[in-house]
Amino acid sequence: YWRKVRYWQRRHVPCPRQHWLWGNMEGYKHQRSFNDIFHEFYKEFRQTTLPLFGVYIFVKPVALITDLQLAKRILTKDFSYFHDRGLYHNPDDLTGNLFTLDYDKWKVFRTNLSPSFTSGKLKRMLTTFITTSNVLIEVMEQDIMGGDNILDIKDLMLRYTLEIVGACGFGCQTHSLQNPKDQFYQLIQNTFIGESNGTVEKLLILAFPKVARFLKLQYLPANMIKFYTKFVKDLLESRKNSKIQYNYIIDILNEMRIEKSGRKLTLNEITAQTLIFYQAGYESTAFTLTYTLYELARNGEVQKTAREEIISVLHRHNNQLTYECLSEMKYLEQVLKEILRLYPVSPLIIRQCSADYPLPTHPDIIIAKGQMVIIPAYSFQRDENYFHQAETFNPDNFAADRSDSSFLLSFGEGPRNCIGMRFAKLQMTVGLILLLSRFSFSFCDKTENPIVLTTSKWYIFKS
Ligand code: HEM
Repeated sequence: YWRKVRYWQRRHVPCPRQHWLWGNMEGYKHQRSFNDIFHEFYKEFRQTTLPLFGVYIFVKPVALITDLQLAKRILTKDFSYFHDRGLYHNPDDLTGNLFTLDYDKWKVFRTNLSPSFTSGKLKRMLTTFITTSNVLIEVMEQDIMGGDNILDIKDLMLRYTLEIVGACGFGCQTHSLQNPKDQFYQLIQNTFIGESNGTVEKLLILAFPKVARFLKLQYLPANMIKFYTKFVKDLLESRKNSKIQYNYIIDILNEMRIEKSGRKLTLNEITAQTLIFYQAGYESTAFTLTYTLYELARNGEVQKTAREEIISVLHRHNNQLTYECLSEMKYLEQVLKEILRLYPVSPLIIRQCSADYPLPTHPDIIIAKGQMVIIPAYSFQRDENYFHQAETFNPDNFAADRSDSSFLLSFGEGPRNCIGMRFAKLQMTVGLILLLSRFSFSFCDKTENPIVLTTSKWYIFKS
């Protein structure tokens, strides 16, 4: 015990004072999120001479990176040391997926699934994005006509992105957009990595995956596992009796064979891999869209400029929303980047070190094999050293003349970055173009201002 809890002190790496059991996670039991806790420490320790500092999750020593160059190096150039996240996964409970799996298995899936997100594939998805966005607009118009001009944007965005992931990833419709009580929509909520677990369970899942597995912690609700497995099984069954040649993510997985053994994937493996696309894909995009509409409602001038650009670009393209005209929406792109900077839905990027790694600038300090490393994307992106008035929403941070000095870690970086990044960007751009050309957004009495980010989420944060 004493060796463990003196880990950083013995290496002369700065670290905050810790509690004998909670380590530096005491705030967590007071409903502060991981990100809140680490952000406070980041502000305290970023000026030290080392490019990192240490924290303890319970008794587990974890390295927090404070130097942007080192962070980028870990994610890209020195990826061979940091290809895993070291997160909980278990073949039996749908948790062995692209996000959680370790290198050897991850690589096979990443190689097979990456072609689903090429420019050609995305271009073909444009029609689905537009059709679904038009359904969203119809639903919003109906809601407005039946009520008092007040819309629950977060709920609408969640239903919208859920529908899009289903349509583009699996060629299926959940009808959650038209029906907020849809069973799929109700069950899928709060299922991302340990979201449905209690405080201590969440910490165990994150910091001690082996213990969590040994204790057989229920990671996803049992009714959710049962429902979702049946959903995938039925979808695959319906394909068998169809003459249509499908080529969605689920079909690629269904045809995939594991190298060497040549065996096909089990239903469990297919189910787990498809589930992560819902888990990682729909809330992240929905919250980013929600934050965008929130900031646009708060900053009327920015909303006006974005709308004017949309109208003028569409006008140049005969009012047709084509793939080509999207790249002309320069200001809208700046707005989205600025939202991703201020509100990175995955504020912490996690890696596990797979072999002893001497720091390039301080070779006497070693990140040890098995060590968890956290790159605080949120803290970097709100650091005055990198962005002027870093807490303020300002799309000019990403204006063409400044883009050389700006950076974004909101989708991670390197070979293990977000596989859905281009999909998400395209979907959000299309959604915003159609929403802003149809509606004007402003606050109602119920809008939280300033926005309060909830602390109950440990990974994705939301208001
Ligand atoms: C605004 C939207 C999104 C944001 C901000 C976001 C952010 C992220 C981040 C930060 C990571 C970890 C990257 C790293 O560790 O370097 C990640 C991974 C991942 N994301 Fe996204 N994401 C978004 C949308 C999506 C969508 C739409 C999908 C699927 C269609 C998706 C699927 C995934 C998957 C499967 C991974 C794991 C990749 C791997 O380990 O190989 N994400 N995402």
